[in-house]
Amino acid sequence: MPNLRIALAQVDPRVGDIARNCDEVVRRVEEAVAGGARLVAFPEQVVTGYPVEDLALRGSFVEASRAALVELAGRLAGAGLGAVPVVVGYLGRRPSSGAPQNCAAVLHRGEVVLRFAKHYLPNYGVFDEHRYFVPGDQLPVLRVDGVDVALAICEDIWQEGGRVRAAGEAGAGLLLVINGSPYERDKDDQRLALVRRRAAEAGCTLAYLNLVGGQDELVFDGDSVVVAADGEVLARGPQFEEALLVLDLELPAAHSTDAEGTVYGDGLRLVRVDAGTEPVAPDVPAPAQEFARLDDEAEIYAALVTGTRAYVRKNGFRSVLIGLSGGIDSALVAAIACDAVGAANVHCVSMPSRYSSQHSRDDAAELARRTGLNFRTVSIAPMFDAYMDPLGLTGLAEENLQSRLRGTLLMAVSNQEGHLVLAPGNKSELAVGYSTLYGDSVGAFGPIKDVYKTLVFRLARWRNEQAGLRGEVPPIPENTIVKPPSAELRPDQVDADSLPDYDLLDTVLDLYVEQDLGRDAIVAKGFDAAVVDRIVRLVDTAEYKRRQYPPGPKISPKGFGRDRRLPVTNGWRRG
Ligand SMILES: Nc1ncnc2c1ncn2[C@@H]1O[C@H](COP(=O)(O)OP(=O)(O)OC[C@H]2O[C@@H]([n+]3cccc(C(=O)O)c3)[C@H](O)[C@@H]2O)[C@@H](O)[C@H]1O
Ligand SMILES: Nc1ncnc2c1ncn2[C@@H]1O[C@H](COP(=O)(O)OP(=O)(O)OP(=O)(O)O)[C@@H](O)[C@H]1O
Ligand SMILES: NC(=O)CC[C@H](N)C(=O)O
Repeated sequence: MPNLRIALAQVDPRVGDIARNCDEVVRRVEEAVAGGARLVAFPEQVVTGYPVEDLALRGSFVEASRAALVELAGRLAGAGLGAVPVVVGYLGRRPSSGAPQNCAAVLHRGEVVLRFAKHYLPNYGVFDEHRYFVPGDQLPVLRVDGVDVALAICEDIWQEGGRVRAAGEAGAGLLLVINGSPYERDKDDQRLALVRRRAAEAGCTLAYLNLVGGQDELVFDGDSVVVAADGEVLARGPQFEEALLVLDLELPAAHSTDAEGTVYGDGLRLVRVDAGTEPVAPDVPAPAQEFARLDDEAEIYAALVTGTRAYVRKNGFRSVLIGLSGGIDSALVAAIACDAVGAANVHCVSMPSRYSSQHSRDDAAELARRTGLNFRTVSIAPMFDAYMDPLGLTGLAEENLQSRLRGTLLMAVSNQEGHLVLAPGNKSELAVGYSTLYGDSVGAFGPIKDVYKTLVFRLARWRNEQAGLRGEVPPIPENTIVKPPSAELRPDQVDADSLPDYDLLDTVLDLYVEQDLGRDAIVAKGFDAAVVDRIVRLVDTAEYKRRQYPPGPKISPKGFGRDRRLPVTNGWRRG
C-alpha cells in the first residue's frame, strides 16, 4: 500500500482579511513541505474566513476571493512549493450562473487545477447557507502519489448519501473533508461518532480538518481527526489551538478506471485531477499525533477564552474594561479576560453606590490583587445624587439609574482609553431579562452570555482548582463564590427575592430554551405550574432586551443569537 504523508493545517483565518489569510496559507505550506508532506489541506473558506455571511452577496468580495486563489497558486509555485498539491476553501461562483458558492480548490504547480462547491448547504441553527450559496454537484477526486483522495466540505458529511456515498462508489482511498464546524458542548463526541460512521460508509480512511479560533459569536475548536474505515482513530488534533498535523497514512493504491463525468449516487459527477506524482517512501516516519481531550469544564472555559480573545484581537483592540462588582459574574468574566488577553491588558473599575456592601468592594479589590489586573475605584454616589435631586426617582427607576450610571462610566472610560467593554451578563439573566437596558448590559462582547448561572459557579470553582493544581493563586476570591448573588441596587437585595432559586430556574430554562418544550410539557414533568408560568412569561417578554445585548461565544446548541430567532413584537403568551 502506498504511504501518503498528509498535512492538515488547523488554522484561524480572519473573516474578510484575504491577504493575511493567504500569507498564513503560504507560511503553513512551507512548514508542511519542510516536514515532508505530499498533500496539504486547509479548512473551509480559509481564503476569506468563515462564515462570510452577507459578504457572499458582494460581487467585489467574491471576485477578490477568486483572484486571491489564482494568485495564491502562483505564489506557492514562486516560493518553490508548487510540487505539492494544496487544498484550500474559498468563496467562488458557479460558472454558468455566477451565483456565489462555498468552494474549495486544489492548487498545484502554480495553477488552480480543480474547483468544486459544497454539495449540502446547512440551513439550520446558526447557518443560513441557502441564503448565500447554490450547491455543487460534483465528486472531486485528486490522484496524488498513486492514491485517490475524494474531497468534501463540512455539511457534506452531516447528511446521508451525497459525497460520502459517491466516494465509496468511486473507490476512493481517502476522503478528505474540510470544515468550519462551530463548537458546542459535547459536539466533539458527536463529530467523532459521525466521522467514524462516514468512514465506514465510504469504506476508506477519513481525514476531518476543522477551523480553530473565533468569529463573532462562533468559536471553532479545531479537534481535527483522522479515522480509518474500521473506526480506529489514527490522529487527533488539539482543541482550541492552531496546529499543523503531519501524518503518514497507508492507503490503497488508486484502482478506479471510471471516466471523468461518471455519475454516482445523488447525481454527483466525477471530476478527477491527477497530480502526476509518484509515491515517496518517507525517510523517517512522521510521529503519531493524538492530543488528549479536555474535560467538560476545561473545554467550555477554553471556548470562552478563545471566543473572547478572537473578538478582541480580530477587532483591533488590545485591552478590555469590566465593571468589577465583587460578584461571581464579573469575577468570572475578569478571569476569562486575563486568560484571553493577559492581566496587564484587563482594566477593571469598582463603582460603589450607597448600597454596595463593604465585602463586595473588598472582593473586587482582592480579585485584582490576585490576578494583577489594573484596578481603580470610582464612586457613583455624586452622579447618582445629581440625577436623584431633580428627578426624584424611586423603586425600579432608582435601581436602574445606578446600573446606567455604571454603564455610562464604562463607556466614557472606553472612549477615553480605548479599551473594549465586556458585558458580564450570564444566560440565566439574559433569559429572564434580569439586567438593565443601557446599564449593566452595555458592552461590545458578552463572554458568558451563553453560560447559565449554575455553570458560572462550576466554571469559577474549576478555574480556581486549576490554579491550585498549577501551584498558582486562584483568581476568584472564595467569598465571591460562596455569598448569595445580589445586584445590590437596594438595601439587602438578593437575586432570590426576584427570581426562583438558580438550580430550579436553570432546569426550567433548559427545558424551555434548549429543548424547546412548551409550557404544558414542562408542567407535565412535575414542575410547579405557577413557577413555570412565571419563567415562561419572563423569557418571552425579555426578547427585546436580548436583541440589544452584545454578541458572545456560543457554547450551547441553542445560544441567544442566530440559534433562537423569535419575534420581539409577539402576542403569543402560551409558551
Ligand atoms: N417590548 C419592549 N420593547 C422595547 N422596549 C421595551 C419593551 N418593554 C419594555 N421596554 C423598555 O424597557 C424598559 C425596562 O427595562 P429596564 O430599564 O432594563 O428595566 P427592568 O427590566 O424593568 O428592570 C431591570 C431588572 O433587572 C434587575 N437587574 C438590574 C441590573 C443588574 C441585575 C443583575 O443582577 O445583574 C439585575 C433589576 O433588579 C430589575 O429587576 C422600559 O422602561 C421600556 O423603556
Ligand atoms: N459596585 C460595582 N462596581 C462595579 N461594577 C458593578 C458594581 N455593581 C454592579 N456592577 C456591574 O454591573 C454588573 C451587574 O451586577 P450586579 O451586581 O447588579 O449583578 P450580578 O449579575 O450578580 O453580577 P455580579 O455577579 O458580577 O455582581 C456587574 O457584573 C458589574 O459589571
Ligand atoms: N460549515 C458547515 O457546513 C457546518 C455544518 C455542520 N453541521 C457542523 O456544525 O459541523
